[in-house]
Amino acid sequence: MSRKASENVEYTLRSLSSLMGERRRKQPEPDAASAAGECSLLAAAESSTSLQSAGAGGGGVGDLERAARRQFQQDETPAFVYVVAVFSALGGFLFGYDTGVVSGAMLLLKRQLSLDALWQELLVSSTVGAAAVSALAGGALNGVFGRRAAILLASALFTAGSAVLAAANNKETLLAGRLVVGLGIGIASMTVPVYIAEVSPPNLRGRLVTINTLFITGGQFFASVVDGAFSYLQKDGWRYMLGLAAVPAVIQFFGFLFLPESPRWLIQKGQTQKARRILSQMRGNQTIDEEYDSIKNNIEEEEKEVGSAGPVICRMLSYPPTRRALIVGCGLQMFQQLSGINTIMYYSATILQMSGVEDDRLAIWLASVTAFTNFIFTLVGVWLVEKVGRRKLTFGSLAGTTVALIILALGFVLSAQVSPRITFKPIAPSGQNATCTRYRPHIKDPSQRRELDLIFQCYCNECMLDPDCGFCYKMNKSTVIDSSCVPVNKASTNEAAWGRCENETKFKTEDIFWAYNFCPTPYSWTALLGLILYLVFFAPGMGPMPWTVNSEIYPLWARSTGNACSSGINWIFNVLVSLTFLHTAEYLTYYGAFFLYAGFAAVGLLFIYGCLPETKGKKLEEIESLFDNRLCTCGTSDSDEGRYIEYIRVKGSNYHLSDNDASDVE
Ligand SMILES: O[C@H]1[C@H](O)[C@@H](O)[C@H](O)[C@@H](O)[C@H]1O
Repeated sequence: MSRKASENVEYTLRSLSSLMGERRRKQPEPDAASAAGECSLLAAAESSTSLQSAGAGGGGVGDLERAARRQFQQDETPAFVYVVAVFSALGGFLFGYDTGVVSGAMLLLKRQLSLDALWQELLVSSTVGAAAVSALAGGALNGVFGRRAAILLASALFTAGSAVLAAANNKETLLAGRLVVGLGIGIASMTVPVYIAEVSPPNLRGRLVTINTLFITGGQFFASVVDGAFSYLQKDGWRYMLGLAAVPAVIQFFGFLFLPESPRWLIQKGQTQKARRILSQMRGNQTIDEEYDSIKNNIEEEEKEVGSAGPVICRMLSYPPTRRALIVGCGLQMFQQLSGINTIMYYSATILQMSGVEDDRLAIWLASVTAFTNFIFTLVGVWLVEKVGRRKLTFGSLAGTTVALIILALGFVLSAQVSPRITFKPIAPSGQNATCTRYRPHIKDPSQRRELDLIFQCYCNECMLDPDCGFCYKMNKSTVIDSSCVPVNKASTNEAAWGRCENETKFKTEDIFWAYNFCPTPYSWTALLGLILYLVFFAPGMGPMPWTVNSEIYPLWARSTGNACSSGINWIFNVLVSLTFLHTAEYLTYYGAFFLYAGFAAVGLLFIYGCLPETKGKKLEEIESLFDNRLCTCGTSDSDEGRYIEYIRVKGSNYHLSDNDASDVE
């Protein structure tokens, strides 16, 4: 249906000349393209005769084309579009900030309010759980009240939640605040990409939507710096950490009182005059007739073809193109989370400690280096998305992520192999917990080993995986000696509950070392290398592309629901993966956990190779036709990517460039 709409498009001469310039570098292959049934045939038009003759007398074809292209691009992107995108992306910033800040706040909160493990888990995961619910419900909200209302609601929730958190005096109020913030995150996460995609011109859409993810990772980075800075303020530091989010939330709320509704949503609701006005505001001095007609035709045809009876999700599932789009969108979001990003983000301090960083505070600051890497490399994604396209970027990113996960896992394998032995079992003082000492010395006599060692382990890495225990040892040059596994001091993980390692201040004088959460190993650098490599590869592609692609692949009638479902899947898998990390590591060991994520990522690679079509540069109304064919045939039709052939109707008459001037078609 979108095919018909785009065939009827009228291009102005100015946009035509620009397209001519743009297509110069591409190699069209008309036969193969039509054989593959490619629907959007873009201009293969090359320097036309008229342009050549016009250029001959002046500065040449190149100059004329360049000027035309510059003019076209200037026309196409009025500053207003950027303002709208940045204000919307504040929602992404808050999403990143509120999910990131809690780890640092929790270090202070658990002491001040004496929170046990259950309450800590509740305060962290309640937000993500609430986000999952509100992302799913956000579809209906968006469809009925519009994108602007949804964004306003999200910023109001962010403001209210942050105020409650900053003023909280008990854990129940904290839980309420975290739930409210979570509701805001879920709505923002599904609405903002849709809104930005709908107001952007096609040539900038990928970049502008990706800016939202840049703001997410920027929010996470900013949160880690705030965590570091306020961690020195032992009393009430958490109030500032959690309350600061109110500032961008208020800015966004007031900004959006003055920003417009999405013109596409308005057209769908029949408010056509208003939609035209906003569209021309967004497109500067460009004519909007073509875009307006195309949106309108599209809506009408969609209604004819799919009907408007029944819940949207049922219509989406029974109409093959939207069903396929939904599988691709949800699959992308699922593989984003299954490749372990939030294990890396939420546990980076722990992972760094395991790689040998002993100091708590240093680990917090190093975690902000990790968040910074994520942020900077998302910027690379913003730059690459319109150059290499979504498909190649996502595939390349996930391939690199898989390799990084394998390196990370191998680092832990190496560390486990050289993991120091536990050489003696200390006797617990009476009344003290002695569970850790079941990790006891290796028993040489095989007959005894059969009885005892089958149940008890005897290496540092086993002791390290138990969250209640730490490793106490001495060093003889580079060899670990006199080592034991003892319970950790619950009040400060920097020392043991009893025994030689119970007093942090004596460590230096008595030449004793205490390792909580890590084992002394010469391979600790591999974990750090794997972590950085992971983010370098993940951040430009797998981080932003699931959001970007989801904002573009559904037709208007299914866009809110499609994004609600895929964002919901993102949050559900976020909770599943991040909440189970420590247990997965306990059962499978750390390298087992990272090999598992690498396995998921490898399956994700096959999925992307087979199923993700290229949407770069296409109008939102054209994208649906990419899902006309059977799912997972994209890999085979991928070679169509560089083909640009266009049947152009100029002022009402069909004009096929290659008919008139075949020599000009490259
Ligand atoms: O795209 C974002 C981004 O990659 C974040 O760093 C991550 O925490 C989110 O879960 C993800 O959805």
